[in-house]
Amino acid sequence: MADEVLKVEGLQQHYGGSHILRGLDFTLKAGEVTVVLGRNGVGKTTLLKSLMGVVPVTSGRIELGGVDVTKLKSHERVRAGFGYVPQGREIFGRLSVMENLEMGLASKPASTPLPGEIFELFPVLKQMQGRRGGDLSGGQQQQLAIGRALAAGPKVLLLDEPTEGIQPNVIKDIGKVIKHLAHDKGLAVLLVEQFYDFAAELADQYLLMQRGEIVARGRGADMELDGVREKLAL
Ligand SMILES: Nc1ncnc2c1ncn2[C@@H]1O[C@H](COP(=O)(O)OP(=O)(O)OP(=O)(O)O)[C@@H](O)[C@H]1O
Repeated sequence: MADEVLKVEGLQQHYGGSHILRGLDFTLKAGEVTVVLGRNGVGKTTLLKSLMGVVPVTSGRIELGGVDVTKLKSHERVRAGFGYVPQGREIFGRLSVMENLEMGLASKPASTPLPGEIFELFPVLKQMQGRRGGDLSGGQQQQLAIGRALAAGPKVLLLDEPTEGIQPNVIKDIGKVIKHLAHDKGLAVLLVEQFYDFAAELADQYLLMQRGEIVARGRGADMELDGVREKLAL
């Protein structure tokens, strides 16, 4: 289907002798938020790292916008349309807010401007553009990490636990931005999330992982009916 931006087939990953991802198949559609749920250690972060080329996969195929990116380097995947917000944010503490955002343009030709939209979404980043990344609060750093991931104009945005260690009011703002990016801007969003209520509020599609496999999936609106909350607690 034309609106399937990301197609993942038979994805397997090992860390040494440990088999972490055990044959994942899923697709992401433009304009939708897909939430990946699962307990600690099931392989959610490894999935995002595998999509980004941060860790090598053992087998399987990753197709982004019709292009096979499985063998590409991370910066080439950014060029192909991935934006990545890693767990823990990974802000450069000694660089300014502006310099952190410009890091998101590394895969683009020199002098490519930052999309003005970043400052519309996160006005606080404009106010604080000269400040050091390390001086920002956790919530502001998360907004900076999302802004940096948007700098190169991604088609698919990967977010790894953006609510971790963040104040409830900022969590709300981040939720609104994620919805807006998918529903109004047409991005395909893949959100790894531990916090069930936040995930359920945002999900158009959900994928539930256990031990490196997708054990349940469906529409976000059916999460409660499908008993995802209970399955997560198992
Ligand atoms: N660099 C690594 N080397 C070896 N094993 C690893 C490495 N990183 C993760 N693992 C193992 O891979 C498994 C999956 O880890 P992963 O971080 O992907 O889980 P997760 O679902 O994202 O959990 P969390 O929510 O805690 O981040 C775990 O058993 C973990 O111990």
